[in-house]
Amino acid sequence: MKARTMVWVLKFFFASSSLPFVLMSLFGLLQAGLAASALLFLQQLVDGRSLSGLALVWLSVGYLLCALVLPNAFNILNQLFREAVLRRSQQILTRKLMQMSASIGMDSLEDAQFQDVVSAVTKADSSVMINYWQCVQEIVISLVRLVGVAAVLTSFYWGIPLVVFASVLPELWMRMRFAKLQHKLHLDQSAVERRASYFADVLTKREYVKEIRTSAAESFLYGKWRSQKDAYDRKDLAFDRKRQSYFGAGHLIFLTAISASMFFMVKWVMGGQTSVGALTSAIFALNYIVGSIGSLLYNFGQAQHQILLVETTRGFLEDTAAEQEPSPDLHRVTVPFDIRFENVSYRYPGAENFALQNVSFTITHGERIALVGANGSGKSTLIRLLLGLSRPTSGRIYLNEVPLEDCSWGHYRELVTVAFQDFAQYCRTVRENIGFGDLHALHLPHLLEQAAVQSGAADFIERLPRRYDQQLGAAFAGGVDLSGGQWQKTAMARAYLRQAALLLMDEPTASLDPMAEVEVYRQFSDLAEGKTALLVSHRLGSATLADRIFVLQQGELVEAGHHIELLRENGEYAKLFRSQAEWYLHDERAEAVEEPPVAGVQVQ
Ligand SMILES: Nc1ncnc2c1ncn2[C@@H]1O[C@H](COP(=O)(O)OP(=O)(O)OP(=O)(O)O)[C@@H](O)[C@H]1O
Repeated sequence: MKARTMVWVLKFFFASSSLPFVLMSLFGLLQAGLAASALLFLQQLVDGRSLSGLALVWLSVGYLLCALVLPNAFNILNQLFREAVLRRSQQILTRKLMQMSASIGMDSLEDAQFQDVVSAVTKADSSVMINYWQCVQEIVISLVRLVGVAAVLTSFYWGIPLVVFASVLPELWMRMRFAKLQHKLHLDQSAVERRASYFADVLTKREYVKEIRTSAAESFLYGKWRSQKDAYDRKDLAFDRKRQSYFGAGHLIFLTAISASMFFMVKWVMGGQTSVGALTSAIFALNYIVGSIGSLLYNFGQAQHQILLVETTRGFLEDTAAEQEPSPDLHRVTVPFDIRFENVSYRYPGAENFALQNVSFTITHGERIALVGANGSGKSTLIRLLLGLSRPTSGRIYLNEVPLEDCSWGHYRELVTVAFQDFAQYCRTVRENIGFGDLHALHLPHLLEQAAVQSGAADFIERLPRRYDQQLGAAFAGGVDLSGGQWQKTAMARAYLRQAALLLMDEPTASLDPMAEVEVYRQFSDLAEGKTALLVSHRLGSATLADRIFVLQQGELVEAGHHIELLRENGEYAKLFRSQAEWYLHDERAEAVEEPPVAGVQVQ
């Protein structure tokens, strides 16, 4: 598993930035062989009283090059190429993550556990991979350096390297163990951290500020943020304390072994068993060993932790890619197409109840359907399934008798246009806000203007200082914010821009004034001519425009038929319609208001 991940990392770097990656690794490794050569130069220098002056100069130059100049030069080059690899690979990984998020199923996106993994992966990003690779490189450098230095040391004192290496094992084991624990903590903490940053967002973002100020909820929310942050920090600090105390104990064993080795080496020189040059060289060797083992231990622990993060990233990218693997022979939907729901049920991930239950119907091409029902009855869920954003938990949706999941999404989405209840407000120009509905029309002003006229947005756009080039939203300098209704009209224009065969409207008039609302329904009726249209609305007056009305109640389709038929049936729809109609038509207070006298006006 680990070897597979290591190969995956290697492939990733080769694919993203091969030359800088090779150079970075090369300059890293070149540093490794220099330590042993420096020790040999040093021993020759100290014991070289009988050598000529020129030989001594060459030995000094050799020592300086191997101990100081080259290691620093290689290190600088290594860091330089590391930065290049990091930037390039970061860009590629972020692009992959963005592509995944843009195409992944809505069910996965809304799953809290999936969100935690995304948050952990995004936080880890490609610096984790480069850090992991840097750790592997440092481990190799430390090992090569240790082998070289140990070989030199063994030639003077053969038993010492064995004792020193044995004393390192307890700390090495502890670092491996804590790396696994740290990874587990990182994943556990991801959920807590996400909750804390949610409260931080609520406290700082513009869209919440109005409500929070008026309800004086700041201190309550701040308290919530504090408690999440405290919980996060407490766990992190407790882990760190435990880790440091274990590492400290392990390191003590190592330092005791080094001190004992020094004691015996000095004793052997005093007894005349080895030369002063050998002792000097051995002291430097021990110094290298302490540094290399410290680096080995640190990087080993880090690599263990990093590789688990890299595995999470690899698993996320590979599994999600497999989930999205397009089937080679997907069906292309052709217009006209009928829609058939066959016993469709749907339950949101993690939810206990079904949002839709055994819903069956057929809509023939060109029909206009109004979808009505109380809040939470499943209207938006039905639209979501029809768009293929989620798959039914059971049952099937057919387009011209072909299951929706077997249809080419790329082609199907060209045939559908939708105005969502919770539409997006892009902090971009008016042109882009409308043009995102159909990118082919982004630079065709007459089509953008036509869509704006149809949605009723054209009037206020003409009054904006820069018309269609006006930046919208208050997030960036020069942006103009719109009223709720104006944003909604812009979103409707976006939906109207695409000349689609299936028109889906999920409560398109919730923020509109009464005149604009009537105009939208009139336009909708015209635009839906020759297309299949599905309109979700709580304004039952609009349902009278439809060929058929579907009534949903607690996720079930309880009635379907024309307005007149349903009134005659006197069921759920009739009840809803009459209660709304009564409100408008039989308001006694309105009837009591008399026509006001028009003072001072004479009719000629
Ligand atoms: N993302 C979600 N995750 C879990 N449950 C959800 C989600 N969205 C909706 N639901 C649940 O599914 C049920 C149907 O919701 P849906 O949004 O389809 O209703 P609706 O008829 O469109 O309501 P409204 O008229 O209020 O817009 C509700 O009980 C709701 O709580």
